[in-house]
Amino acid sequence: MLVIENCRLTWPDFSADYSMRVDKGDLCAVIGPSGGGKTTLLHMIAGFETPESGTLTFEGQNLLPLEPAKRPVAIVFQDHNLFPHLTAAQNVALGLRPSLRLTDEERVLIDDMLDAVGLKGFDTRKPGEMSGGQRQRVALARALVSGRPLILLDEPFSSLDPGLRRDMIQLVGELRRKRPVTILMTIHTPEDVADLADQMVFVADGKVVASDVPSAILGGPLGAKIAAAVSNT
Ligand SMILES: Nc1ncnc2c1ncn2[C@@H]1O[C@H](COP(=O)(O)OP(=O)(O)OP(=O)(O)O)[C@@H](O)[C@H]1O
Repeated sequence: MLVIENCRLTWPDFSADYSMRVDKGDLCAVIGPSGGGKTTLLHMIAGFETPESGTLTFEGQNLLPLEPAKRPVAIVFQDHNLFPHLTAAQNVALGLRPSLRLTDEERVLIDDMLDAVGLKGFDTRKPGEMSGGQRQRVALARALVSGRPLILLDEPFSSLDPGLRRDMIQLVGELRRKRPVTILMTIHTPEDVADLADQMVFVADGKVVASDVPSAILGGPLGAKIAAAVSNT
């Protein structure tokens, strides 16, 4: 379980105080108005931002003393952070072995992962030779191949057209059935994940305002506020 308790961050124009829980193996959608603190929450879990107080544990392990590379966390950004001079297979391999010196077994694992994200035969392509959706598949494969149990997806598919975005979200659902991981995903279109997510949290003004199953969040008293927030993003 991911447990965040009163993690505070203070900047001149923004302050946050996060408390939430996500069960092991669950997919948690993080929604809320622009500037409400969704990305900051993910950055804090990944270790890019350090709270001045509070506790942050995953499976009982205190993450706060750990630098980002030592955390059991893989993050996929909206701009996917692929290296343009490396092939799809090499970009995925970075998630497993930053030196890119791979064993035969690791090569097979990377091939299997490219296959799993629907990129069989794309292994020698470079990011510039792939579509936006294909690049996001590479980034997703890199996060999954890392074997890290907590995956953070920061608006990973928002630049894709609605049909492709829904395909990618379905793909996340399929992949997590194959390999159990806990996922937090920020998203501006909550309806796309309503059927897939186990949990939905609404983040506004630096706080987790509500946390429940998606149907309760979207159909509950916050529904109108959420619709307004989401339509403004
Ligand atoms: N390192 C930082 N220093 C100062 N302020 C920051 C820093 N990081 C984030 N902020 C501020 O924190 C607030 C929340 O930003 P954040 O990116 O978390 O919002 P968000 O909910 O992800 O928004 P969006 O949906 O538009 O991506 C913003 O006002 C932002 O300017």
